[in-house]
Amino acid sequence: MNRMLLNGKHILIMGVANKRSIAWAIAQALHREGAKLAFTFQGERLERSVRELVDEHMPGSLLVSCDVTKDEEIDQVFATLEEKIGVLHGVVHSLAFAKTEELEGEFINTSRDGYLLAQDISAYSLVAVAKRARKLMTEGGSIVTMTYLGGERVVENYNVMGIAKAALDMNVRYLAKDLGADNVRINAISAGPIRTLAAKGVKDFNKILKTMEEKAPLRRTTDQAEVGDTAMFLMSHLSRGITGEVIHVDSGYHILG
Ligand SMILES: CCCCCCc1ccc(Oc2ccc(Oc3cccc(O)n3)cc2)c(O)c1
Repeated sequence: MNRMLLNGKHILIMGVANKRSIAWAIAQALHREGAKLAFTFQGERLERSVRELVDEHMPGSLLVSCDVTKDEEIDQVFATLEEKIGVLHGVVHSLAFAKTEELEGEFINTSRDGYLLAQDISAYSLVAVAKRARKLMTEGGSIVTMTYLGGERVVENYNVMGIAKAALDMNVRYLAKDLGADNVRINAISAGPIRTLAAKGVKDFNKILKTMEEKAPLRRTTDQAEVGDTAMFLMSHLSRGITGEVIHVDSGYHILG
């Protein structure tokens, strides 16, 4: 049996919606390497599908509901983790939201409340989660979040979510500075477009998939499993010298003008 890289590590996964979620692929990769997982999901609507997935593949895992726009719910998640698990070694933050009507057309038409909502859920929530996670990461730790190229360059229709991802990427760098002294690392994975439930919210998503197959250096789209493997690397000892970084898992697409 090859030595597993995450034996005995307790890791929280935030953002599983269904079996196509990037968060689910990450959970599978971490579980394969021996990690003990806990999950948060948002809203009763998703509870059943997340519980079915978890009970089938990782029975006994802790499952907690969490709406990241509510500090008291984030507090409750970490109070539960402290009581049930004690020490935390990792957090996967794989959640975001923007109103669909603001993920198409001209960015200039973004509403104030739509802009703030995207920032709140997709960017600020990482700060709120990191603040609470640090307290349980008494043996050091690793935090991973999901970002996208549209936060570095203009990608048609990505609009207000691009602004949120730009903020998320800078959150990673400023948080890396604060958390390094506690031996807590924080990094982002910038994944190429993947057909998930969330991707349905972005107009002309299929067009960009086709462009990737034609133009990306590796001439193919990105899949959840390769993102899962990179997240496992970032959770493990192998990435001990990496923090404040954005790793592109996108077939090299981001290098193109
Ligand atoms: C035009 C850009 C095509 C590539 C987009 C790749 C991508 C796909 C999905 C991504 O994640 C979300 C998450 C929530 C989100 O907001 C949504 C999703 C579904 C419904 C809804 O009302 N909002 C939009 C994208 C993401 O950040 C990036």
